[in-house]
Amino acid sequence: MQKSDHSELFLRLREEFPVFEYQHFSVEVTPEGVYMEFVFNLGPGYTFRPTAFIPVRNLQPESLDYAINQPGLLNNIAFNIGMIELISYWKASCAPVIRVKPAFLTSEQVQWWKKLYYNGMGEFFYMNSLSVDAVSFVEIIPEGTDQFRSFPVNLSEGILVPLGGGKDSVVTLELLKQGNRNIMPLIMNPRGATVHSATAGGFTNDNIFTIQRNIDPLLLKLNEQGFLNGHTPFSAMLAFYTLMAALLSGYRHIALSNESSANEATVPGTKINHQYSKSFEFESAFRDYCSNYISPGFNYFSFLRPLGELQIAKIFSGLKQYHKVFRSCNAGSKTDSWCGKCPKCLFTSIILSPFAGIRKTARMLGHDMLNDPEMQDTFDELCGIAENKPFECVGTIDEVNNALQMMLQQHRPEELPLLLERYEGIRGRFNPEVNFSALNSEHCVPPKLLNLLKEALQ
Ligand SMILES: CC(=O)N[C@H]1[C@@H](OP(=O)(O)OP(=O)(O)OC[C@H]2O[C@@H](n3ccc(=O)[nH]c3=O)[C@H](O)[C@@H]2O)O[C@H](CO)[C@@H](O)[C@@H]1O[C@H](C)C(=O)N[C@@H](C)C(=O)N[C@@H](CCC(=O)O)C(=O)O
Ligand SMILES: Nc1ncnc2c1ncn2[C@@H]1O[C@H](COP(=O)(O)OP(=O)(O)OP(=O)(O)O)[C@@H](O)[C@H]1O
Repeated sequence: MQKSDHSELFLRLREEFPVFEYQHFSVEVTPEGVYMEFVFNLGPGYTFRPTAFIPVRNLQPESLDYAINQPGLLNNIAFNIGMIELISYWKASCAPVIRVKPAFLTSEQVQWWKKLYYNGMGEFFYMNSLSVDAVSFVEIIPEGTDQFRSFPVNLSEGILVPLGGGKDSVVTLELLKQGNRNIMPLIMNPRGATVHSATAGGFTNDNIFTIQRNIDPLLLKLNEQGFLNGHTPFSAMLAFYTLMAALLSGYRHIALSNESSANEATVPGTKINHQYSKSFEFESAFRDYCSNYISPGFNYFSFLRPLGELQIAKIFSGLKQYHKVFRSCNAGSKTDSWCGKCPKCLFTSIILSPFAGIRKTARMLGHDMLNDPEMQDTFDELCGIAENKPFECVGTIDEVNNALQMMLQQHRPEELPLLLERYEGIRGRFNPEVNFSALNSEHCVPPKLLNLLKEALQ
């Protein structure tokens, strides 16, 4: 997506739609599954009703009974899912006021949500050239009288593993599986690569936790009509849904696969980060929110946080059963393909090639990315020659340079692919002595699981 100047449109839409309302949410447990609906409104004729459905086929009856007997908690989680769902609809007009009608929020909660909306939408504001500040961009007014309170839950030590279809979550799945943990893959809106990765890991439809999330088609119509659009913090949205999954499955741990590299800003020197809701800042903030306002019984953490992309790529290169099915490309996610033109395809080629080999990596992706002259600009963005990193889930500039340097060391000059021929490295941006067994200490991985990472790196 190209950067555009939508500042006038932004001012016009804020005037035309001064109030966004979170009007209602519902959660209903039926013999088929759990239905949720959220009602948002922008003004007459602009009501959105996004929904979500969780089939019961993969739920233990006892866990479901337990969840049904915790209506306060069930409602609290659903209400909070609505709080994150609303941002996708709010962004269409960026109304200056959000009225929250279904429940009361304390002033700390209001501040928490404002911070998430502001940082999570950093890319959206930047790409649309909207000059906003963290205080005045929106006022959140809680109008509900009921207040949900944090509530203890008694769940099993099982671990839910959300799968994205790419290499990272497969590494989590496999290491926890090899460590004999009781795990269940979790997939939101299952598609080719997410399902194939679970199958390659030995899971069948009956033991995959699925969430079907449906965007209200009115939003897509408004996009066509030229309302504001752009990036939303997908991982933050997923985080709230995983709490519902934990309650319904009875599995208290939720192991994400967000690596330390996600902490790096996309626009250097700012807080604008495409991966904000995959950062450690978000993970810590979410854990606090969950414990203070929902339940201390859930344990949301990123299993791969102590690792960087090079370490993950090294482990993944040994997990051959996934090499044909994984797809890290977001652009091709609907067609289960590698688009072969995006930053994520090029980044995956760069990070895997030192471990799996340049030719084999090109065969895995079905695209010889490192020999594609059209990828030169993206290459410059990834290795830090250009001003900004691409707005995609890619590793740090240092990691990219390290991977490129490794390839330079592994190959004679005449064997190098096109993009590496003119690459000489950026002085000071690589560390020739990467310590592959070092773990980043900033993480929330339970001590018992940390050993699995240490073993994998040896
Ligand atoms: C855009 C998005 O988040 N897509 C994810 C979504 O796909 P879905 O089929 O439901 O919608 P799209 O066809 O992609 O979008 C159509 C329009 O709908 C609006 N929209 C969509 C989702 C949403 O949450 N909010 C929205 O407003 C928007 O106007 C769009 O124009 O769900 C899928 C799984 O359920 C995800 O796989 C889709 O994710 C895309 C592959 C994707 O590229 N997502 C990016 C947001 C992304 O960068 N994801 C990062 C996470 C970054 C983060 O901060 O968390 C990642 O993949 O790691
Ligand atoms: N549709 C989804 N269902 C469940 N979890 C998801 C989904 N999409 C992403 N995730 C979770 O969000 C994390 C971040 O997504 P991301 O696409 O960066 O990782 P990935 O697909 O595991 O690997 P890669 O970085 O190679 O794409 C994933 O590791 C996974 O835990």
